[in-house]
Amino acid sequence: MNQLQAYRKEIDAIDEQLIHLFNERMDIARSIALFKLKNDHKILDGKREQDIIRKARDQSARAELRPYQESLFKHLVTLSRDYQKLLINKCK
Ligand SMILES: C=C(O[C@@H]1C=C(C(=O)O)C=C[C@H]1O)C(=O)O
Repeated sequence: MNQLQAYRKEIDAIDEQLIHLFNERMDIARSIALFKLKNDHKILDGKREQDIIRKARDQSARAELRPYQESLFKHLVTLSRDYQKLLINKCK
């Protein structure tokens, strides 16, 4: 195995963990969607999203990664909100 293949193997292992964690996060988002539907709450909680995005940005150990981390979490909360909307629309 050459060096490139070895690095890619490491990335593949990390991606597997990310996919697992993403699935877990989306499962919890689904539970939250059902709670919101039952309790007549809005899907979007802008303050909570801003807190998550700020925390993700500020917790970066390396300053150069902060904008990427911020972008990743912005995307993540948008995906989870979109998924919640889909589930709630299906239940209506
Ligand atoms: C999951 C929730 O729903 C939405 C999605 C969020 C997320 O993915 O973290 C956060 C806030 C909400 O806009 C929630 O209210 O906690």
